[in-house]
Amino acid sequence: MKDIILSARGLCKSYAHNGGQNHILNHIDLDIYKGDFTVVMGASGSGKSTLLYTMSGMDSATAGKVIYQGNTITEFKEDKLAKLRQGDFGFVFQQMHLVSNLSLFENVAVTGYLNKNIPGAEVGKRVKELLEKMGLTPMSKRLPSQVSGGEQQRAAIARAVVNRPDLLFADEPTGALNRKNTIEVLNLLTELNKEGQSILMVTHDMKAALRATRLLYLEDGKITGELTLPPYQPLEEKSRETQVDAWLSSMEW
Ligand SMILES: Nc1ncnc2c1ncn2[C@@H]1O[C@H](COP(=O)(O)OP(=O)(O)OP(=O)(O)O)[C@@H](O)[C@H]1O
Repeated sequence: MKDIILSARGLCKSYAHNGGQNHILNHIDLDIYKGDFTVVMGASGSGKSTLLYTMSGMDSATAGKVIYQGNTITEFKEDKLAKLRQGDFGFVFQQMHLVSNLSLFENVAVTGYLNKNIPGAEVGKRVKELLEKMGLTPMSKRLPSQVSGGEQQRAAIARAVVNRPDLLFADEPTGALNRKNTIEVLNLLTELNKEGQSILMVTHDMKAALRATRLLYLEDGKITGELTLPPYQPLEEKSRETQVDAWLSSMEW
């Protein structure tokens, strides 16, 4: 039995629309498990990003709650949420949002230095190790504009995990990348997950979805489907693709 890392109960998110309410998340009950690479799929506009932001405390819920380590974080004030997002959660987005006048090393290190619980020397050590693991050591002194999109995204992932978050949230992390860079980034996320990093990612990229150990389908504000998979193995990509494709067809994706 896996440990639950994050839960949603009766989670709702609505936006005012044409004088009425547009219900994007409609009483969602969902548990995210430790060690899983959970991927949420669904049609464009189905609310995947909304689910990720509401569950991570980046955005408020209209109703319902999100529970992390026994605490209802949907009731947290902004300063407490900020601490959570800085220390316990990591974030990767489609756009890397690296600081343009800082080197890759500095971009990753800043997040570590902001975390008062990690001594400075330890931050430097971690950043070096992470950049090495991500194949970025030779360009660690370069500015983001001096490296490829894939290298920028790998640096952004290093930044997201430097504080060793309990859960890494990823919103279309390969959305702005070409095929080669997409595979590099997916390999990195898969490796992190195999080392124990729990990941919650939303995507509409089938290649990205193949990396999941648990696939969820979001439709009409609800989780309407679920598929559990063993950890990704490159040699099994074809059969995995057939399985995920059949599942997505059954969801009328
Ligand atoms: N701030 C907002 N105000 C009003 N409506 C919003 C707001 N943010 C999102 N929406 C609407 O909520 C719905 C869900 O958006 P969301 O970005 O979560 O979908 P998605 O499944 O991630 O889409 P995509 O795959 O295209 O990125 C969309 O119809 C969107 O227009």
